[in-house]
Amino acid sequence: MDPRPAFAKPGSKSPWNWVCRIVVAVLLVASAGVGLVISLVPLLDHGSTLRASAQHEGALATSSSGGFRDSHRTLEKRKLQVLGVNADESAGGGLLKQYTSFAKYALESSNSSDPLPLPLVAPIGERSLLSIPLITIIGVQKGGTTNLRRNLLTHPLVTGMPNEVHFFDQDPDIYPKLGHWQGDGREKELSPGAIGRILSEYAKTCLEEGKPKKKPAWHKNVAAMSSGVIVESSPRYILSPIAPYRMRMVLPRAKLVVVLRDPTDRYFSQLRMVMCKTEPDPGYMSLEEQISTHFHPPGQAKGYIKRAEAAYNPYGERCRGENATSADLWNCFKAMATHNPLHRGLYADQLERWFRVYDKSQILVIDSAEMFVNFTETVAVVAEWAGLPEHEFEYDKHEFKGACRDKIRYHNQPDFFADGGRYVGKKKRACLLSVD
Ligand SMILES: Nc1ncnc2c1ncn2[C@@H]1O[C@H](COP(=O)(O)OS(=O)(=O)O)[C@@H](OP(=O)(O)O)[C@H]1O
Repeated sequence: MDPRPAFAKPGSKSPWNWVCRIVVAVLLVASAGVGLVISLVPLLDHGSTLRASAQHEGALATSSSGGFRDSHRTLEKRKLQVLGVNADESAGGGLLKQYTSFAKYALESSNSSDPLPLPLVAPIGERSLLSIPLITIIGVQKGGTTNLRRNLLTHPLVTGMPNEVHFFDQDPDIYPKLGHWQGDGREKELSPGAIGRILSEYAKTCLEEGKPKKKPAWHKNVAAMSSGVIVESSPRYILSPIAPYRMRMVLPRAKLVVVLRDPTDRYFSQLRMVMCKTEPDPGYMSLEEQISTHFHPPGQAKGYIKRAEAAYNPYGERCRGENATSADLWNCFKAMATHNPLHRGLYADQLERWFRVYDKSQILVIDSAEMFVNFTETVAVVAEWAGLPEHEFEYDKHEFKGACRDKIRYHNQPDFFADGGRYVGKKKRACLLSVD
């Protein structure tokens, strides 16, 4: 029996043979080393990868080029993959689906009673894929809406439109000029093409330039639109007689959130907001004029309410949409301007208008007093109601600066806020609903 190993061929002891063996051994060791290094790189370099990614995000937040959007989209995809979601197949955790146009989505939406994913579309004339909101916070002003929106944005799948785009309560030219606008079925007359064009404009509001100081945050949001689920907050919508009809025409499946605040607290919060402004809006009245025109002077709540009732009848048929033209609804909106702080607190007529147009299951009403006490729980309720995947919200105080009680500039009425922020009239702690 040959005692040599089977692989050894006769004559294998030649010097060349040994040289070959050594070369092969060196190559094997070297390739194993390279393999090991390759597999360790992500671990060894994790810190610097994170740093680079953070720098990248920082750069993205300040850049505004198209390339920036694309790279942010890649980042967002990675974020979704970390969450175990394949961004290509089910963008936005399955809540979004790519369509070739908003008109296609409108057609599918009108032919189906099933829940549909939101459309992800490149609006007319744009390259970026954008969507329409999953959640729209429609009011009320000073209800804590900014903070609610801000906290919803901390959900990993959520991104925001610029705050307060007010698409449905202004710029009447975007909408078709219907003679009558009852909102009771007229919306069905709009073709999918017409709806698609309006939705395209609506989605484009995500791309609007913000005020310079807000630009980075806005652009970050804009870039994330491609894979995120959008939350819009425009607290004036609830007040607008025309907004529910317009919105229903193009967003029959909308999910609307209303945060109601004690009307008196809301009123004084608005008054404080005006008083704390350092500069009046350009082309608008002075702060003093605004305060004396829109709010009731101390001790004159009764006259103020009477005048407001005369100027606007919130329960009148016309302002509720019955047999109203779009011009009627627009005029009702304008009539509210003078006594706006009072009208904003008359919630019943506002809600009634929205409930005439949308099913109650589509409107979530929240009590802000409850929200202020249990903030994260409330945010989680809103997220769950809207169908977002579960997420543990941590309170983000970013936007909550509190009332500007210390900064009030309205010196002509030093007693206005003597009592911890509430207006003090002739009677101690007089408030709008109990005075006189
Ligand atoms: N967590 C929490 N706790 C208590 N109060 C809170 C909270 N978050 C927001 N707020 C109060 O909400 C008011 C601002 O509401 P909005 O963001 O809706 O205002 S706005 O319509 O956007 O101008 C404003 O009310 P006032 O302070 O009374 O003016 C905020 O202080």
